[in-house]
Amino acid sequence: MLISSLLARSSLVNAPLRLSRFFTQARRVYKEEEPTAPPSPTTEQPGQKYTHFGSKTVLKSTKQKLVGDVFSSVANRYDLMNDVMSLGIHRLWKEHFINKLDAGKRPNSTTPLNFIDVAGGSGDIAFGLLDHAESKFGDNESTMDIVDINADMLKEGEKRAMEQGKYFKDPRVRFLVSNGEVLEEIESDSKDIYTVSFGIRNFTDIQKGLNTAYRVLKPGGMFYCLEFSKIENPLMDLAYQQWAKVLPVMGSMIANDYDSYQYLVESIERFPDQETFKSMIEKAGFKSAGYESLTFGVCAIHWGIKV
Ligand SMILES: COc1cc(O)cc(C/C=C(\C)CC/C=C(\C)CC/C=C(\C)CC/C=C(\C)CC/C=C(\C)CCC=C(C)C)c1O
Ligand SMILES: C[S@@+](CC[C@H](N)C(=O)[O-])C[C@H]1O[C@@H](n2cnc3c(N)ncnc32)[C@H](O)[C@@H]1O
Repeated sequence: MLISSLLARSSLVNAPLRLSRFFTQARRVYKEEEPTAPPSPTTEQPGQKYTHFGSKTVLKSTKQKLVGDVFSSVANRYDLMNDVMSLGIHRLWKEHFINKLDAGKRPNSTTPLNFIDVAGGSGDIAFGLLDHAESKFGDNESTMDIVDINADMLKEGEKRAMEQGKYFKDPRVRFLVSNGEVLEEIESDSKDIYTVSFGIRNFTDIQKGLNTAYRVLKPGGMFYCLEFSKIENPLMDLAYQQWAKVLPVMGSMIANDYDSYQYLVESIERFPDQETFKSMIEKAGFKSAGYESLTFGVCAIHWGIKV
């Protein structure tokens, strides 16, 4: 446990790797739209026509489809790719996230919690949260909505539930295809805990997603997000620049998919730093917002409370 958290909080330093792109393969082509000043996640205006898809500027209306293609493509190799790309460290981040949130119906309470895990296709966070609630608090009543815009990713989560013999066709657990920016099926003020892990970076309008998180939470409800962030140490950042170059090559070798992992790298680069994202959470209305950087800031946990 100690070693796990040390690993998650510090880092493994590899000799910088320099691999050039040596695979020729069918590439998805993203139709470039007329170039405009690229919006930033914080300055994006509601009426704006264009947004980013990785480093490309695309019509807002096309981004959802492009992100959909990426996750349909990676769905069946998702776990393997994450283990390889992160040397297994993503599991430690997720474990730390779940333990830090420490959610579940307390034994002296009569009211189960309503969880929502947005962009939760793989089920990693949702199942982990329910396991934690049960093992730590004996809570087997709280409910979980696992929401994802991509049906293929949700199917992976359902498959996992079936394989592990837990949370499949469980009346407490719903799998919903829905856009986290809107969550139209989810009533306002209805959830106690909102989680999103490695998902919000892919939203077309991140601020809209945060506003929606605020809408669906009950007063007193908690927002918790695990997402890539900015590496604070320049030497580690240099190591990242090298590692990031290799990720699409790994995607090509293991999943025959260079482009999705190139998108991953570009979307990480575009995501706001810790302080900027915190101010977006505050802008949505959350109080007591804060964050914890993990592994030198490779990723961070952000939170906020709806008062
Ligand atoms: C297409 O979109 C995606 C596809 C997918 O399979 C996963 C995601 C979401 C991502 C995850 C759940 C985690 C995946 C992990 C990584 C991308 C790599 C994270 C990197 C590390 C834990 C560091 C390991 C590398 C080293 C020790 C070498 C030295 C490098 C650094 C210290 C910095 C490396 C930092 C980054 C690569 C960010 C998805 O959206
Ligand atoms: C990298 S995966 C994260 C899965 C899981 N939460 C985890 O931590 O392993 C990103 C997920 O975000 C989903 N996603 C992207 N845009 C979304 C949106 N607007 N609404 C809901 N889900 C979205 C994708 O379909 C994909 O399943």
